[in-house]
Amino acid sequence: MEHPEFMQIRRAVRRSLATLRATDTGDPLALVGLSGGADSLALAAAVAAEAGKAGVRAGALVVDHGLQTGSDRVAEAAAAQARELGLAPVVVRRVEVASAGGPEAAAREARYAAFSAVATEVGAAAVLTAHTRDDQAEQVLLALARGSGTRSIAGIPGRRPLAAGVELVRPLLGDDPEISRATTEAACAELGLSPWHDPHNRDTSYARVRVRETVLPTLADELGPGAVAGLARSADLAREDADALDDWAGRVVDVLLLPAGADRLSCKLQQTQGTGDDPDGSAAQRWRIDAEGVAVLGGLPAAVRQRAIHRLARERFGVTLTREHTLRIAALVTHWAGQGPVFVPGIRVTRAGGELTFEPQRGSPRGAHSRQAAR
Ligand SMILES: Nc1ncnc2c1ncn2[C@@H]1O[C@H](COP(=O)(O)OP(=O)(O)OP(=O)(O)O)[C@@H](O)[C@H]1O
Repeated sequence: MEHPEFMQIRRAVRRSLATLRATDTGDPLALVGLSGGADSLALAAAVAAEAGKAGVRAGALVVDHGLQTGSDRVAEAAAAQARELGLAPVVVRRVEVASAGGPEAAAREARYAAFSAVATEVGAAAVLTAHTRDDQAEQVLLALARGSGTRSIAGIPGRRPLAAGVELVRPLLGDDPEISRATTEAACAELGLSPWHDPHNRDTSYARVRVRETVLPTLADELGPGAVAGLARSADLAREDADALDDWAGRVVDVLLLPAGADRLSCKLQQTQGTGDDPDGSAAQRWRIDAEGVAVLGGLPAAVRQRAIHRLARERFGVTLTREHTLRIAALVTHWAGQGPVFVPGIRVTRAGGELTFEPQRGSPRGAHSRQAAR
């Protein structure tokens, strides 16, 4: 019997599995992140069908967020489907979802922490999730509507490191832009699989659901069916740009962080003893960028300068700057005119005599402005 949609998914999975490398202990183990919905169920079936030929061991991981009554039964039913497909090991992990930051973001954070912990425990090389082109388009549209920069418009990456020796891989976001939610639903129907329908996916109090149910269908009606794929392609292009800018900023930071005297440009970020105590109780360490370093930062394109400042704060102080704070520090670099210090949670930045000094703020919370968990 022909299963065109399932075959399309299998092809994408085959390409992804071929990229997993064997480990010291033999064939790599890939865990499918299985919610029981159509996307991840179709992915699980395709992985089960392709793993043997690809020299990959394939298991599944079901996270029970415990947010609704009966969530344990939903998780067990998904696990049973994974076992029926022949996946092993099949792990069900119950997580505690923090109440802060909205249920969606908190559940995501707990889910990715569980992906990372379980993959490490069982020695998996990869966790595979079933994000589709539609998830990508939703993400891009929401980012554009929020006024986000290139990194957010880049949407959901096809792969990224998850934990030491573990990658997060999204086979359905690969080179084939045509794998949509409709493809995974059709594949489940072809195979006679019964996906679980998450009631949250229809709850229109979530902006994401309104984008899915109303905005994207309207866009496709008005601009043609290629509009959704177009959004997903824009994400890929934005990701290339964002990666290039991040790489550039990373090189700048590496130069700034070179020990004094070791760099030809001599734009150094020097570590000096400060006056107060830092929040950990150890002696405070101030970081000083000399005038030449400030000039280098000032001469960069704004997008690279902002990224470099963001990175310095994260690497040196464990503080994730908001955009507003990043821009305030960038303003000190570029059009300083006797402005006072910039206070951001965790750091105080001053400019004097052309030099910038970063100093930890006593007792202030670190990373108070944590970003939402990486996708
Ligand atoms: N409870 C779960 N247990 C295991 N894997 C899951 C679970 N929920 C989601 N996933 C995996 O993550 C993929 C995306 O899920 P979903 O679209 O619900 O998440 P999202 O919040 O939109 O995206 P993200 O996970 O990137 O935040 C699913 O296709 C599945 O592979």
